[in-house]
Amino acid sequence: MEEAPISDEAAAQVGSESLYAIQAVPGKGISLIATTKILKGARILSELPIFKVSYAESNRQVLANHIANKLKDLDEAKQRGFLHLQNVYGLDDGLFLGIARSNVSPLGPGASEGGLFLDAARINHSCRPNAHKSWNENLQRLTVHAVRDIERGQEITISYLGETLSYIERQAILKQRFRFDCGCDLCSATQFQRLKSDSRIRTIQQAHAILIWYKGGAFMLDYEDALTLTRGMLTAFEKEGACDVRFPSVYLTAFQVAIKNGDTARAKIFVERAYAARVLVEGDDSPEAEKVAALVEQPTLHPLYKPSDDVSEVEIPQGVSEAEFEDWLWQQRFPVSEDEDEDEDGL
Ligand SMILES: C[S@@+](CC[C@H](N)C(=O)[O-])C[C@H]1O[C@@H](n2cnc3c(N)ncnc32)[C@H](O)[C@@H]1O
Repeated sequence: MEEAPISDEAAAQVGSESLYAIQAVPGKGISLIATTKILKGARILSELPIFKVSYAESNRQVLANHIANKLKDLDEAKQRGFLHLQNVYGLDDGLFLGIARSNVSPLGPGASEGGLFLDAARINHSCRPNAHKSWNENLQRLTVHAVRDIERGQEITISYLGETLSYIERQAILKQRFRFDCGCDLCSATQFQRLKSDSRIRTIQQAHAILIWYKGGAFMLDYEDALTLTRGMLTAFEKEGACDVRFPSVYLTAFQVAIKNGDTARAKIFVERAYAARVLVEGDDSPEAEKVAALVEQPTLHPLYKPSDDVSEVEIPQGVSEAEFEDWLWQQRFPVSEDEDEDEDGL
């Protein structure tokens, strides 16, 4: 499926102050609720941290003192905002540390620092979220974008999990790290639907692991098989309704597979899709979007690029149907069969 670029209407919502209200939601504490229809791709919020903390500091007393000092410098409204946040860790390490541990967000994947964001801290989790949060190093702000249209009155949700996990794995991590039992629409589906979802998730996990080895140089697949596996991941994500940051990542993987094989024609198409999907979930000012934009300009700059005589003359087919084009793009050897479970659960 090709990602549509962000619409003009969604872009017009960027920077708007009035897209959400902070309200109580039964059984989930306080949450962000859309006050207007929010279009896919719109920036819902862009927030500065009230303070940052280093993950390298393991001494709890030092951390608690650090937070106390930061709080002293804040105005009264922010201090009150902080003290009203949820504390799921109790008072063993003191109130300040309990609140900070419950609400600090990492400043990027694998970051050594986290930040406390008063509004974003109120966004609840869903395993099938309608929004995506990311730290924008260029802006020094946390941004949240709608990954699907969100109706007025609907709760805005993000995923607290950085990877694609099965039901049991998700529940275990959410319980351990955030102390709640997830009852999102994916987790409260029927057991039959959950088993189907878990089976798709296993497919995604296995494909992801194999493709990491493949990109690292293990010769366990040929080019066509690697593309077929990547397309399988994309299809499984679509069936899971996972239209978040995993989409640009899969298109970037498809790009890497194509460029590793010297197939610049397909690589160019995949990287354009990766860019459009990345802009949708993070905006065109995110560092990751800028990195992908550079590859759109010059795909062969990627370190995996290997020129190849076999594919250097590949021609992009013209005047074919969308399905034929997709089969050409993914080098599909066999027609993709209609999946029998397509309309059953919509999860
Ligand atoms: C960062 S806070 C989110 C805001 C929080 N609801 C509040 O009242 O401040 C994370 C906490 O919110 C609650 N929460 C988030 N997502 C939830 C969900 N899907 N189901 C139930 N509780 C949830 C849990 O208590 C979790 O530890």
